[in-house]
Amino acid sequence: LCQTKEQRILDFVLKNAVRGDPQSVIDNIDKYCSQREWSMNVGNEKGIILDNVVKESNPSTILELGTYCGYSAVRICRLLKPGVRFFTVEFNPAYAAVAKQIIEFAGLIDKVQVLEGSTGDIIPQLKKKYEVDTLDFVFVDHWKDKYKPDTQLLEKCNLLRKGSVVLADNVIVPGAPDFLEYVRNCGKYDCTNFPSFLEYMDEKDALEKAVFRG
Ligand SMILES: Cn1cnc(CNC(=O)c2cc(-c3ccc(F)cc3)cc(O)c2O)c1
Ligand SMILES: [Mg+2]
Repeated sequence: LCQTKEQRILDFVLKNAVRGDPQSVIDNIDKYCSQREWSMNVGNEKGIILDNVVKESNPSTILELGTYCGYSAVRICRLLKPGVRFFTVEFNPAYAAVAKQIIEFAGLIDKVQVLEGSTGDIIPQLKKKYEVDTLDFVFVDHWKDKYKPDTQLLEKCNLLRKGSVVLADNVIVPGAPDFLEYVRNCGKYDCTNFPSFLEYMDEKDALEKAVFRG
């Protein structure tokens, strides 16, 4: 019955993880995707770097671009204090449906709003429709050619403040060269590169942290 890889991942989590235990959800997605079918979750090596950047930022309002199956949403929200707000944008309805179930199973759905649609439409709605003032933390993990335009859109919509952290996945593989060039040279960000590895593979990848200067 599980026709898509994403449904098979969900099924494996529902069968093998512990309801209400985010770490077991993360561990089981990693187990399935390293042993059975590769998939584009940020994974555990880059995930540990993500954990550390989230912990040091201690954010209250977080935006994620690219939910996929909800792995990084669970990974980030398991570290957050009660009362924080996490918005995650997913264009693909099938991915969004799986992600909602995985986030729910992890017991984190109260913190998370899965917004279905395109980032270009949703980002301009965050202030008025979703009552966001500014974003403390943005995890960028969607289509790689959207990283730069969507970062510029966040600026244009006044969603970034001094110290807002923009953390981008895959800046080596598949790569986001125009985004890297922009954040490193436009003068508005303090950038740090975190070398790591592509999820479930031995290939080199990296995260880029860009802190908005305000
Ligand atoms: C269809 N789609 C919906 N959302 C997205 C955005 N994500 C990616 O494209 C993405 C791709 C890869 C990747 C793919 C093939 C390969 F050979 C090496 C790396 C890894 C990631 O971590 C990603 O986030 C794509
Ligand atoms: Mg990624």
